[in-house]
Amino acid sequence: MHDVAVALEGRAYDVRVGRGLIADIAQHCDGFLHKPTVPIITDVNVAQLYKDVVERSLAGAGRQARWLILPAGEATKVWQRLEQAVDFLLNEGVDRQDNIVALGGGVIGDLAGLAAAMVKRGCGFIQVPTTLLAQVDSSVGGKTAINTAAGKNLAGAFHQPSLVLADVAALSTLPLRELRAGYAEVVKYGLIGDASFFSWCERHATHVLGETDQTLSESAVEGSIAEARQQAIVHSVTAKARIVTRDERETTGERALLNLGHTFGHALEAETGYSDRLLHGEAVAVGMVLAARYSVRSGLMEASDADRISRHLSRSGLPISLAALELDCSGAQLADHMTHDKKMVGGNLPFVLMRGIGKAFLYRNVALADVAAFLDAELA
Ligand SMILES: NC(=O)c1ccc[n+]([C@@H]2O[C@H](COP(=O)([O-])OP(=O)(O)OC[C@H]3O[C@@H](n4cnc5c(N)ncnc54)[C@H](O)[C@@H]3O)[C@@H](O)[C@H]2O)c1
Ligand SMILES: O=C(O)C(=O)C[C@@H](O)[C@H](O)[C@H](O)COP(=O)(O)O
Ligand SMILES: [Zn+2]
Repeated sequence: MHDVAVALEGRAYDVRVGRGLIADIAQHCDGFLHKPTVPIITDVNVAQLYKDVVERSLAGAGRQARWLILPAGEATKVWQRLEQAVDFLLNEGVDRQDNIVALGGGVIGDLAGLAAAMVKRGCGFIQVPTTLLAQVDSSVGGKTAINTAAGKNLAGAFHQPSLVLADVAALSTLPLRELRAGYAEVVKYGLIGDASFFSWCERHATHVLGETDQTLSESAVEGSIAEARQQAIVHSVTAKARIVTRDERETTGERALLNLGHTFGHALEAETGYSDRLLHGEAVAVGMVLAARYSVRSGLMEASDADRISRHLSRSGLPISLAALELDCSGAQLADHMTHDKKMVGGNLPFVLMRGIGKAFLYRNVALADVAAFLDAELA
């Protein structure tokens, strides 16, 4: 078990990373729960796998779980589901000092976190992330949001959790496609500011993704997978906690680096209708390759670095090109989605670009017309 501290003044919390945390959820949440009933928001897939084990643990501590079980997937991050979540929490009699539980991936964490920010102007919440993406990224840092007709994550709030419980054992039930999507956000930490972590990723991706080495015994394989996952999560969360502590509300530009690949990625998610056609992590993978290629085109980065990034993401089973997405749109249409990006200031949209692997920075001299022309070439 490993605890990473998010040292925000007055709102500090721990991210606990370990195995079996869900089975012992009552014990880990002790001190955060004040009532006999515990409101939990989750999705259907997660409920099917973990509802019983959570109920058993809470019952052992004399508590009763109260469930809101939502449909799975990005389509759940919408106004109607947010309203449902807020009404559920109000009907459960949640007070400001209570902590509700978000059990699931980033969709549930973002939605339940926003509902918690709104209920009586803010109750507490505990993030219990069950996907790799949520364990390495979305459960930490307090960004909560839903998507709106205008775009991705456009209605939201900064609302920090009281505690994060990342149970590495939960990843054993996660489909490979979802593991790969989450892995894109792991690689992101290397690309932002840590070239040696990117090299670690190149060496350990197969274990993080659970791809087995036929020469090892079953228990040795399981051990190395669990160890690599734990290391990837602890490293990612530590990197994110450091950034969030210094720039919680994305005002200095440092936190914006966590948006590497997201300006392109969010446009791709909008264009594909927030559907299973393209998962968030997959959109980020393509987006990071586009950011790398645009950095090369702008004379900022060596082409060999961009090739290395594409090669690693592709070997990890992630999409790396617009061609693979078979979109029916122009570069200008993709650039149009970007005009809703939250980084936009006074008509200028800064982009997270790279001077090399581990050397991301915020580039403020980008003309969207040039981005559209670049994307037209990438789409061809
Ligand atoms: N707030 C942030 O800082 C932040 C950061 C990154 C991403 N996000 C958001 O996170 C969302 C993506 O999150 P995600 O990739 O976790 O997707 P998700 O929440 O849709 O989960 C992916 C799928 O895995 C299933 N699942 C979850 N846990 C499982 C388990 N242990 N075993 C089997 N199946 C399981 C879910 O039911 C779902 O079908 C996006 O909306 C993205 O915008 C937010
Ligand atoms: O925590 C952050 O800051 C991030 O940018 C993490 C991203 O991985 C995440 O997808 C985030 O939700 C994107 O933020 P947004 O502000 O562009 O919606
Ligand atoms: Zn993301």
